[in-house]
Amino acid sequence: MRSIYFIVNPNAGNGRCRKIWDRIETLLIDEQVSFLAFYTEYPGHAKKLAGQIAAKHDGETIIVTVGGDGTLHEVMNGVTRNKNVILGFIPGGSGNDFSRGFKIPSNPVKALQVLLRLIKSDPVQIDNGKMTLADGAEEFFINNMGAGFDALIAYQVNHSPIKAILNKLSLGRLVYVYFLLKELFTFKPTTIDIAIDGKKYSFKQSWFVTVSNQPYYGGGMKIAPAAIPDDGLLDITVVHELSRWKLLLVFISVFWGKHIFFQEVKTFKGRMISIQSAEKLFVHGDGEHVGYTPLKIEIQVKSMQVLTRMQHAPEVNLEARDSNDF
Ligand SMILES: Nc1ncnc2c1ncn2[C@@H]1O[C@H](COP(=O)(O)OP(=O)(O)OP(=O)(O)O)[C@@H](O)[C@H]1O
Repeated sequence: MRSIYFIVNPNAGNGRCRKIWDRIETLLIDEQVSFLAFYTEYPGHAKKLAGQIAAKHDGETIIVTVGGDGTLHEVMNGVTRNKNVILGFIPGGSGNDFSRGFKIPSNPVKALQVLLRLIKSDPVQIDNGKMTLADGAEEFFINNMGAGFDALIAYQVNHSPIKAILNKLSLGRLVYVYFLLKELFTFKPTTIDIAIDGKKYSFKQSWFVTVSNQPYYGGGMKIAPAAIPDDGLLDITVVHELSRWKLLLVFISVFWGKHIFFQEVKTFKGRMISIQSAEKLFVHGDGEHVGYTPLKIEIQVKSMQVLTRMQHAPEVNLEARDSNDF
């Protein structure tokens, strides 16, 4: 019998997650599911809790995150060495890109119903990305990472006192728009050098580079439309040599995944990626600030077990992968 744990971030989704959990907990009791639940009390707590839970068990253990992508990021970073852990997710955050990419209903009650069905079958083995920063620190991502403009905005939003105020008024999204517009006119695009499986590329006037395991990021933007979480490949997107006004156009088109048709947007697939930049750039993993460039990224193929409705990926076409020239 697999043990089931829930790690709940009551503050996720502007505090909405606490109410979501109350509802989920009642349903679990009604369904006579035996489980243990923990509330996170501070940033970083979810990672610690997940690590402690995993260390206690030799057998298969299900850890379900109830929160947003940031909480899930912490949970998966707490269990990267524990192959017996199966991850589940009930969306309770404001972004919830994991549920989009991994075919989990956005409605938390429906997500629970799906989860309770999936628990009875085998989990899906998925890839993840391992980042190694210049000081040797390692951080894993399950959705995506980014360096440059997007990571700067994520950092500013998460460290802004305005966020809490706007969140209380349910206007949390405005804070992204505010910093996007503010930085749009002050951010200095820079040269980014990228190596992908040994091939070197240099992009002048670059805004950002992202590396994705699944298509969605930033709360529904389809940044890497071709990304598949269990194909053994990461999807790289670079935005460079783009005027400030055209960046706004690209930003709008990314919700439909159509940005890839702009000549200033380059896409690749690969396993080992290194990113260096002329200027130090902010770096995020799953929307959480993790440090600065330079860094290396390496895929961890099928290294994580998740409860998801997604279908298995077809075999990887390595020839297509290697014809990345542009
Ligand atoms: N009890 C807590 N109090 C404050 N912050 C917490 C707590 N538990 C976790 N966190 C932090 O909350 C952040 C956001 O969590 P998460 O992404 O899951 O929710 P969210 O609603 O998507 O957040 P955001 O409003 O940033 O989009 C994470 O950085 C996490 O470290």
